[in-house]
Amino acid sequence: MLQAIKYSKGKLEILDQLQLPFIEIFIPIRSTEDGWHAIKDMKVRGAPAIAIVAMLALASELTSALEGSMIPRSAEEMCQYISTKLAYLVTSRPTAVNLSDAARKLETLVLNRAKIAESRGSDVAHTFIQAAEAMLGDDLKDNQRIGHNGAEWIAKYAVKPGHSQVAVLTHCNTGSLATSGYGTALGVVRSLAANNTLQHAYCTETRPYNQGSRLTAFELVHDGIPATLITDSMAAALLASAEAGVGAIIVGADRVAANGDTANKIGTYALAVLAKHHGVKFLVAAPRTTIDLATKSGREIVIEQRPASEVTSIKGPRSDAESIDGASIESVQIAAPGISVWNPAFDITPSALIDGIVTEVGVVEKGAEGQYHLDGLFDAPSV
Ligand SMILES: CSC[C@H]1O[C@H](OP(=O)(O)O)[C@H](O)[C@@H]1O
Repeated sequence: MLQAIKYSKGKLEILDQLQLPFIEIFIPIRSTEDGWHAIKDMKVRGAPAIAIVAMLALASELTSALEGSMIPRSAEEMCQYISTKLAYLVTSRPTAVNLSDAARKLETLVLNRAKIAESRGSDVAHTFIQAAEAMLGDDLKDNQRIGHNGAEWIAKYAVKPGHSQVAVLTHCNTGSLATSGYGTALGVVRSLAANNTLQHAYCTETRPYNQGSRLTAFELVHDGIPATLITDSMAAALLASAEAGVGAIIVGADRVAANGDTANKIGTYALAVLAKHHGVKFLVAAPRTTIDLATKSGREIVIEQRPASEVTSIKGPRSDAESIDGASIESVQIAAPGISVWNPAFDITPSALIDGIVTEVGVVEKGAEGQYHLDGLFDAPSV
């Protein structure tokens, strides 16, 4: 399985996703500063992956400090050290809730550990490291369950009568390159393919970072899943095409508000409007770590604004390059110099346009009154 994150006993490496799909290179993350910059620069991206890399970056830093016995000796001082580092890490990208959710949970864990009599700084550090390491396996299990639950729902509600397969469209990258493995929305595509329910997968290029053409296409080709890349502007024509027969759109999420409004990659809202117009099911796939009950609606979600250069330039290997390496990758300008640019990384899809929210504990649909009730998800035991 494709991996964006490699970690073993305090040694963290990430696949530099700015180089994909042309160059597969893992780079070391040795500190929280390395982690912050890798997330900010989107060398690693994807709501779950961001949280995991941030926590493991701090775990790696603590592991090195423990080996060098360079850590605060008292439990209280260690808690303060960890809290300061977590507060720094969460400033890297604001929209995805997974990072701040993980920071809050692990900070609570270490504060509780420090309350045990005779605790030392090293005891608190080990507690943090173990919890951070557990995130990798937990996320993978969640994704496999999301895949199963989403594929089951699509087979039941999006496959036309008399058919056994369905074509689906996905946006951005929500696969192994956005998580610890398998993926969320792309995990559902993987499960549909494994169940022989997938007729065809369509992926949008997802301008301007091109998560679709660079990352999702890379994953679908890697897995041998029948897939076609379209530009973002082709989505309406695709949904209007009886030949394509798209029956469902499945996307990921960066933050799902308590009422089901969802922040996701820019362009998601447009796809939800198209789905409603064409009578196509629209699903959001996300682990419960992406659901933020403290945020009441999409209006409260901060949307990250990214640099203009991501819109006005594009990177790739030179067409005359005999071999593809770092030297052959060039950036070219594709917009008129002097034009101003608006580059929000995400948009908000109102819950009214979402037919279901696929999680590791099941698919939530709106109640009879047309509202989502997501708090019940947290009473459910993790299956
Ligand atoms: C399972 S990834 C969720 C989410 O993250 C992506 O954003 P980015 O590539 O900017 O980190 C995209 O919105 C995915 O749907």
